[in-house]
Amino acid sequence: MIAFKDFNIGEEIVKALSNMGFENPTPIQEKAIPVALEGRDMIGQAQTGTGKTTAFGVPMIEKMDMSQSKVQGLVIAPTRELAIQVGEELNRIGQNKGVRTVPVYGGQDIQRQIKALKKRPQIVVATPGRLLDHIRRKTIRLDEIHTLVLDEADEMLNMGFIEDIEAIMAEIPSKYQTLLFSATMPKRIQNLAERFMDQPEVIRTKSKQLTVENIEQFYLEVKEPQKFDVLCKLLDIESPELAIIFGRTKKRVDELTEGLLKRGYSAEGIHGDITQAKRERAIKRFKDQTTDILVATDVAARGLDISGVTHVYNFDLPQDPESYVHRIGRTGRAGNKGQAITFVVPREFEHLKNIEELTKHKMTRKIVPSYDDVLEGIQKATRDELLNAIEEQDLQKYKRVAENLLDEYHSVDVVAAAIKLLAKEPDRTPVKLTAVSPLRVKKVGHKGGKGGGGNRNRGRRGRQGDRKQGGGRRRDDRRSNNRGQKGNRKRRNSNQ
Ligand SMILES: Nc1ncnc2c1ncn2[C@@H]1O[C@H](COP(=O)(O)OP(=O)(O)OP(=O)(O)O)[C@@H](O)[C@H]1O
Ligand SMILES: [Mg+2]
Repeated sequence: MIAFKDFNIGEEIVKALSNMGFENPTPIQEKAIPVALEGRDMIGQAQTGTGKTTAFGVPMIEKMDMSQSKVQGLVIAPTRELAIQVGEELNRIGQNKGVRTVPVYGGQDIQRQIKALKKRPQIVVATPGRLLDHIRRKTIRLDEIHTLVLDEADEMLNMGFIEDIEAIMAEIPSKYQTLLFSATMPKRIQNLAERFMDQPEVIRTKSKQLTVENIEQFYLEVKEPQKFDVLCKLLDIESPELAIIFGRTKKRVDELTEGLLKRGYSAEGIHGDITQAKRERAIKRFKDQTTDILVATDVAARGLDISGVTHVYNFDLPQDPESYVHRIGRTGRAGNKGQAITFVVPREFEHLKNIEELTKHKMTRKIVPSYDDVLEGIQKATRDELLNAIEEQDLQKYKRVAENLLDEYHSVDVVAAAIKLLAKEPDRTPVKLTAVSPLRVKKVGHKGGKGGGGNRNRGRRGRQGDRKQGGGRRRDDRRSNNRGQKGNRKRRNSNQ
């Protein structure tokens, strides 16, 4: 087995990785780090939660010239939370070398970011819109960039984002190395990417399946009006440590969160219309397990690395099969186990098939649980709590009362009464969500690459065929790019 010290990288980085608890590289790191160190352009595809951040972080940080005081590395990520998270990880990897990374994203006070950029970090991690804003204000200069990373590259190159990315690339005057990473890389996006890369090495880890084996995948056929009650039943039975529930729209996420709160669950929602401060607070509370359930649109589907997420529920099917891969990948990370449960209304089975075709994995059917199943689940959870107390708590003070009780009553009756009192009865407060119509299957003329899903170009401008060769690095493309970008971005994110 190879160790990080076997790579051609500085001692400070090896030490930092060791501080982070990383001794041996994951398969994608083992393959990608040497190629990226050679300075070649690269497309790296590996399953969710397998360490892609470090796979690009290590070579990038290795190449930072500490005698230089300009931004040398740029990472672009599709969401704000991901930009923050990647920034934190790069700061950890660079901690001993003195490499500083600053995140720059929408929704945060721009003056604060300008101040941070003035302190000359070596690396900037940004969301596209805010980065363009800084470029226009001339509060960031990209003339010394030698490494550009697109994390979640396929998402970044999807139609709503490509013009932003091209506008950013056009701002980098020097020759630079481009690294693209994602757990999914539809063929059409790979082709598109290769056009503005220099003979990229394509690195994939060997797995046949697109999803990791340690995620158990289930589907459940359920009619729209029953979804919420079924979800609550599952939550009661499975009592997840941390769960993420994905809904299709912002309104759906709001309604779901409210419904769960009404029924006594500890839940918080995030989506694109929630203020950034609130979004960050929600993630923080979820990370430190103050909140058990995060309800989210696809804004939380990609890249987020939160340990302790045991369950992912697709309350609504995702629009693209790729999105399914990323959503369920919020669990089962870094070798941990997880469960993914997907609700399908009867008219959506074709989408389920598309997903299975992409992931090369068959989901297991789960039956809607009965009321008795729920009671059993709740009692089991209560039993576990009791066992925990027996093993871990000091019960000395309670033993006298216990002995007295047992002198008078049958032991089974005493324990049964204790369980009854401790067990949370299922909460049946009525909750009604606005119905969401089933996903439509939109036939497209051509099969878009491996996944071949029916509706993958939904709502996006079908313009990629028009793109000129190598257009990404041409300055003269910029104006028109900028003009198009706002409307596009809005369209792309309007549901998230
Ligand atoms: N070499 C390593 N040894 C042990 N743990 C690691 C190693 N590399 C990364 N990890 C851990 O694995 C987890 C997943 O890493 P990361 O977020 O980079 O995955 P990813 O491949 O980018 O996933 P996604 O496709 O969801 O973005 C993190 O918690 C990270 O700390
Ligand atoms: Mg990632």
